[in-house]
Amino acid sequence: MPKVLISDKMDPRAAAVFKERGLEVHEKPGLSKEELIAIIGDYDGLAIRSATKVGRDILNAATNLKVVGRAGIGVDNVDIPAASAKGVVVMNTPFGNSITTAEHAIALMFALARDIPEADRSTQAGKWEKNRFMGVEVTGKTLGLVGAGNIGSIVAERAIGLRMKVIAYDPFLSAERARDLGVEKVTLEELLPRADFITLHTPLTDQTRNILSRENLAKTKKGVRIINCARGGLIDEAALKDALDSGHVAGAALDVFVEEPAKESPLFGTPGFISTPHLGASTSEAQVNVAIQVAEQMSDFLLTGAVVNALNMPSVSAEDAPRLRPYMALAEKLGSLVGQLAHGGLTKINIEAEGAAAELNQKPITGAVLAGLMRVYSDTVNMVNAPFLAKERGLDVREVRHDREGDYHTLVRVSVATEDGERSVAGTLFGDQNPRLVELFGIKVEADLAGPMLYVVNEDAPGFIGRIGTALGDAGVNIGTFHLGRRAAGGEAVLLLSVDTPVPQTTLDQLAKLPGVKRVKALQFD
Ligand SMILES: NC(=O)C1=CN([C@@H]2O[C@H](COP(=O)(O)OP(=O)(O)OC[C@H]3O[C@@H](n4cnc5c(N)ncnc54)[C@H](O)[C@@H]3O)[C@@H](O)[C@H]2O)C=CC1
Ligand SMILES: O=C(O)CCC(=O)C(=O)O
Repeated sequence: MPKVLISDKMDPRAAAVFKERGLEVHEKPGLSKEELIAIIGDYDGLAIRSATKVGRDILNAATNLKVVGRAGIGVDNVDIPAASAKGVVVMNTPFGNSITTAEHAIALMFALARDIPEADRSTQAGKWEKNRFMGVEVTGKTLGLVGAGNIGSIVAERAIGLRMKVIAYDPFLSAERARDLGVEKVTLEELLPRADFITLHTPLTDQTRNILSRENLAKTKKGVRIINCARGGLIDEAALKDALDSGHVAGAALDVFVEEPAKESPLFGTPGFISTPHLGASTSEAQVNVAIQVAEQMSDFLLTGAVVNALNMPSVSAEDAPRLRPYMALAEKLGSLVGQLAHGGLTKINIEAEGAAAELNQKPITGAVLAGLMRVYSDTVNMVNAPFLAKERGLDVREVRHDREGDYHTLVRVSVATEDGERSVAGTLFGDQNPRLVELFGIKVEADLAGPMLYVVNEDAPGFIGRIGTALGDAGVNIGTFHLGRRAAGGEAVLLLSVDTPVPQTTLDQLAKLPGVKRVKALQFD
């Protein structure tokens, strides 16, 4: 039974879902890094929010880990390249807390417009400073949206409902989507001087880091009010402090900081500055949503192989997972066969799906072929990290679909460019379930690739099979199945034998010396 660790404070419904699905779940929020490293090796899944930092050190200790599930959107607390390299799927819940976070941005906008936190402090201090607090209306004002994805779009809808004019900067926002949202698509240069309020809703990337830099803050309209409920690091905090002090920026509300938890900041105490401790997603509704969603996604993955909302792997729906599973087994065997038979130096690989296979999502099949291929070099390779490793090694991977059926109702063919020219192997599913090799380097064979096997290429000649049988018999190796194929009578022939025990090296050397033998290789399949 897969084991899952919940290492951040999460709504109890996450643990309930894991238990209902039959998984073993342990809730241990607030572990130190060292404590997490000490126990993570026991777990197949790790469910987190933003407090747990899943870096290389944690991943190196996570010898059984298959999936990290983020109950939320931002995954900047997970080292995704390191997780991919270790073959760990990283999932998030991209929609569960969007409304809540958008509402927090709107709440902060109103708090800024009417100076609510300071008015509250003053009133509760018994001052009744009615003349001190003069706010601004939002109606008719221009809201500058930086990032118009899930949350930005919801903010835009709400702001339009408040009778604001919304202008949006997002390089990936299409003109059509902008029209549907009722926002004006602008450049950042246009947005900065026009907006009365600016709200940020992008991830933190190399392009968005310091998007409100000192230089850009200077381009904003005097009296602008700024809201950041996305990620610390989008604003130059020192420059913001100066802009607030000078009065150029009338107000700023930050839910997120460069350093979190932000226990101290030069911004604290600055007039016009409001902060919340990364509360954007903190409503009971959002936390229930993301907890249930992450637990369901992780359980589906661990129990059925379904992949939803993964950041480092293609999606596989729960409906497709059972259909894909035998194909992935076939693909992995074909990849492994190619990998074991390659003389090294593979530069190009073509993965073709024909007939029924062509109707399926090809990415998982490709991942499985590459995993089988590269597991020959490293046993830590799996479907998640294989495509990344292939890219790293400069392997040119192509996918081709043929809707037509050939001799088989379904077929997966793997072709590689080798020093000796293109070589291809192909397999089908018998009874839609059982992987079978049906073609090996242009020669028709029919073999189950399983356990220890022996591969021999020879010149077809009488008596050859007898000599192989005798040599294996002398070595005490029992033959399970025997598959023979040849290009033409007397031409090149291929023998593929399943054997009960691996063939000893001395016997392989002996077989290689038999007359007519071109190649002998011991193979191993899971
Ligand atoms: N404060 C909190 O508690 C929460 C914060 N967040 C954060 O909110 C942010 C937005 O989340 P979503 O809307 O769900 O993400 P999303 O991925 O749906 O939208 C992000 C948008 O930013 C745009 N973008 C990317 N690079 C850009 C650039 N250089 N300039 C302008 N726009 C750019 C993208 O095209 C996309 O439309 C994320 O950073 C997320 O981590 C999300 C939930 C809660
Ligand atoms: O889990 C949280 O409270 C933070 C949410 C967040 O920042 C996110 O989903 O990106």
